[in-house]
Amino acid sequence: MPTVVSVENVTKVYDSGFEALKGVDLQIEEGEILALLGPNGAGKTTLISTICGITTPSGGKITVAGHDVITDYRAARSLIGLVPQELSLEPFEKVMNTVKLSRGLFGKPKNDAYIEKILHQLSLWDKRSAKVMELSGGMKRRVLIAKALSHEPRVLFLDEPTAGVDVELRKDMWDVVANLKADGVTIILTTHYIEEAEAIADRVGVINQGRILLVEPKEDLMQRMGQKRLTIELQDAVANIPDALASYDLMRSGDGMALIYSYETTSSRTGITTLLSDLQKAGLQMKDLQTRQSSLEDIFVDLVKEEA
Ligand SMILES: Nc1ncnc2c1ncn2[C@@H]1O[C@H](COP(=O)(O)OP(=O)(O)OP(=O)(O)O)[C@@H](O)[C@H]1O
Repeated sequence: MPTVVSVENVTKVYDSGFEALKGVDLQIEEGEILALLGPNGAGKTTLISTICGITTPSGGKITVAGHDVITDYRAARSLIGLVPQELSLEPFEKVMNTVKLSRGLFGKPKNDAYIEKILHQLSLWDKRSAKVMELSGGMKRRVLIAKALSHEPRVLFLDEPTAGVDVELRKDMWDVVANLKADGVTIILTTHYIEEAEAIADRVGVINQGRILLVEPKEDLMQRMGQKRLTIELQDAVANIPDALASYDLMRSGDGMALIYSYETTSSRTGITTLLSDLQKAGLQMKDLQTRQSSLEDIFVDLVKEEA
């Protein structure tokens, strides 16, 4: 996949002296959905703002489809749509008009068929004549997306698109994103919801304290760092882990009714078969077994913990 957005060694020091980005490198591929995960204050919004030309980087280089975001600002900006975190809309304007207005601001010629298409895509067509103030919060968020798409950008940034929306609407939003991807739009979204990254991203980037810790295909990340946990429920509680099982690094549940074994999903030998036979030899009776794959959430917490 060709690179559409290239971020090289970008730094940002705010006037206060705070270093929000500490040498970020990021290559965003054409047509992908990249989720940027990070705790509050990690630098996600700052990074997006520097790519969109809202904030000037203190150092480094950013290009969008080869256009430098500083020296070739207009060309770069015309390829980008940005859906900001905060709802910033004209309350008295009608939905259709506010979207058309956004297109006009980019100096694009009128294209009613295109506007109609995005309003349909975002399920806003029926609301086209409603005033923005009459819409629900979720609908307003859709209007923000429609505005961001009004000038036919190739790259769409969504800063926390589902913050404060209910579960139902969050799923709708994921469908919207999937449709845009099918249309060839590259999508970068920041999120606090790990399940969101897990559900819709092709690649996941983790950012913390102004540094990118990793960017990887979601599946690779889960496989590389994922561990499975096997919980062995016992017939009778054990006070200690028997010496014969010491090599397995087992954990004992608080009540002693279960032993927990962690293993790498990628290794060819999990060690489960020998563990179960050693368990029997040690005289422990098994009641039940459960396995659990670690989620992106576990991986994220581990990564950020390591960094601290
Ligand atoms: N204009 C500013 N002046 C000084 N510091 C700022 C400014 N804007 C942001 N910061 C600081 O830079 C850091 C990164 O902020 P940023 O908004 O990029 O984080 P974020 O990852 O988007 O966080 P959140 O998840 O809370 O939106 C924070 O510590 C923030 O306080």
